[in-house]
Amino acid sequence: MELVKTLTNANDAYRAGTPVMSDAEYDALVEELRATDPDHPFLHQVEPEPESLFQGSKVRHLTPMLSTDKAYAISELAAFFKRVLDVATSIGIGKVLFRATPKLDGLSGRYDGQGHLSTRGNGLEGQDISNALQKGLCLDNPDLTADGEIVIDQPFFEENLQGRIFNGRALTHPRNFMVGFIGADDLGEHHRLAVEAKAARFVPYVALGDVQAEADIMLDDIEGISRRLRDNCQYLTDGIVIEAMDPRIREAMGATNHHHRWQIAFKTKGETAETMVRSITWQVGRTGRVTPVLEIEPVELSGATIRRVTAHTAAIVQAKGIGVGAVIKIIRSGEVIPKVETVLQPADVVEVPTQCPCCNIALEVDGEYLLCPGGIECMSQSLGILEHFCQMLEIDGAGPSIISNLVHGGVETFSQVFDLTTNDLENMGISSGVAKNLSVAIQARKNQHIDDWRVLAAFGIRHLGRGDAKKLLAKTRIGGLNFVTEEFLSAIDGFGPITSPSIAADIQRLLPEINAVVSHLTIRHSMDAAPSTSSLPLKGKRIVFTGTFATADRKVLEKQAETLGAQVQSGVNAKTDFLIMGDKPGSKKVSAAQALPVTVLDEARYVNLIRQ
Ligand SMILES: NC(=O)c1ccc[n+]([C@@H]2O[C@H](COP(=O)([O-])OP(=O)(O)OC[C@H]3O[C@@H](n4cnc5c(N)ncnc54)[C@H](O)[C@@H]3O)[C@@H](O)[C@H]2O)c1
Ligand SMILES: [Zn+2]
Repeated sequence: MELVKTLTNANDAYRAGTPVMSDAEYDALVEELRATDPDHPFLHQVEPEPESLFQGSKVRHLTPMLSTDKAYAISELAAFFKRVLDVATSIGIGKVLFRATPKLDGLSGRYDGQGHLSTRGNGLEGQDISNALQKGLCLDNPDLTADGEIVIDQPFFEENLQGRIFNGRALTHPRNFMVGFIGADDLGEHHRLAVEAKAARFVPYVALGDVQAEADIMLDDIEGISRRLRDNCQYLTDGIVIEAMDPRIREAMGATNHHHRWQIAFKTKGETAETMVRSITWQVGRTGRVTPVLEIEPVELSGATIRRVTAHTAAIVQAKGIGVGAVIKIIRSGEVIPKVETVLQPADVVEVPTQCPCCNIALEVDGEYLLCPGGIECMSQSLGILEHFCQMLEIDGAGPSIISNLVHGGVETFSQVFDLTTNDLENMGISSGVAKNLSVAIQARKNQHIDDWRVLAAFGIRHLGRGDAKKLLAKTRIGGLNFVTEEFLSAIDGFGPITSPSIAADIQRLLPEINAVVSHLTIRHSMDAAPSTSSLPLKGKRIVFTGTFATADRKVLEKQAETLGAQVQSGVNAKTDFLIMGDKPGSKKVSAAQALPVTVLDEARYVNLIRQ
């Protein structure tokens, strides 16, 4: 049968991380099969992974790993609740609690609590993928035996991976990325980025945030529950899962070959509509990404009039021929923002900007995206950048509309914020009361202590969030950032070889601004707050360096040693604690050290010492 063949092929491609159609299209075909041939075996099996999709050996599951039954309409959900409640009544249970969790859109897996992870496979037999744990897949509960989903942190994916091109292919979907991760013999750069950020994870379903309630309460507020679960979940979802909690009910209801009868997935079917593109607006976001928003002939969709949809990236606009006059099909699922599903008729002319629509600077191509390199000097970016800055510095009252006044009033650098007087603020169109309060808040910010990591994280440097800023400033004072090199960073636990170069380069580029801001503030230094031996491994030690070094220039190492608490000497004497020996060491220093009780360390041992 043609339909089943299409479904089988689509399923194989999907499991391999290279889908040939959207989930909505696939689900529609499944429903078509259900309508025409409800007993077809395809509908009554766990849709299998292709044989030997991954390298691992086969694992027989002790209990089957099943899929879920699906409900798209409230009436279908109500029928599920009724089935469960009828069974409950028949076994003498009155009050029945249900648990709703976000339905993670990743790769299902089973973890045995002892280091072994396997895929769902065909439900009865999966594949051993334990090596994913060695590759850096994070496991929150290593002792827990659990079924769960292999996923990637969604904000991380969007920020760092989505739309980028690796090995000639653009990354589009988190799920496909994780299939690639599990299947990779050697991790690619994009995989390692995820590992460094601890963003690739196995998440047990039992550990998910949930809502527990009785059937009628769930039914009454199912949209709200769905929204809350989705909003509080940091992974991509494709619906929610609802299940009866009582083990006696579970036992009484049992399972089919495909799903547990006591569990159901509630998905909202995407509603679609056809329309035409009137024009394209290119929007510049906080990170400088320039994305196409299509102004369309207004259409009704799920009870709302839609006038604009996103086309995501410049590459999509070009590949699909989106331009004025193109006929498109748009989709809106749940409360998600509508997007382009397919292009029915491409436009005659397809144009992509070469200059930033905001600041006119030449755009750069970053994978599938266009990027404005203007930073804080580009007004569209400066709004978001300055808002983040003021938030991190906890300057009260600097909300979006005030920030807009500042930017339009000529604030172009971070440090300018601290020179603003009430008068200046009023001249920017801020009402006098608000201006006065803000000026008081700025003064207070200068005089009250602020943690150094907050200040550093305020600059919005890519890959340098709060956590990493804390780690960095446990190793150096904020005033000593001038010698933070790639080597310095990668010696700190938590900084990897991929992100360190760009963090170091951005710190150096922003250094004058960082120093200018710091000069206005009363900084609380992390190194002073926690003068533990771990953050100052060289505290009180006298050190001499000799020779040339592989990790960094000797001058850099000397500066680094000072920030780690050492006193760097130019020659060896009776007070010297360590002589650090690089390549071609000075013979005088070496013999002097040997004659005295000085510990001589080679570069590798020294790096080890300061890493602790
Ligand atoms: N685009 C395509 O070509 C294509 C092809 C095949 C399948 N698909 C998609 O896959 C679906 C069917 O495949 P499936 O059975 O693997 O997935 P599913 O969408 O039917 O979901 C069932 C799975 O969800 C997992 N799950 C996620 N969150 C959960 C939670 N909170 N609690 C319990 N379980 C949870 C479980 O592992 C379970 O096996 C289709 O509906 C379709 O959307 C798409
Ligand atoms: Zn710009």
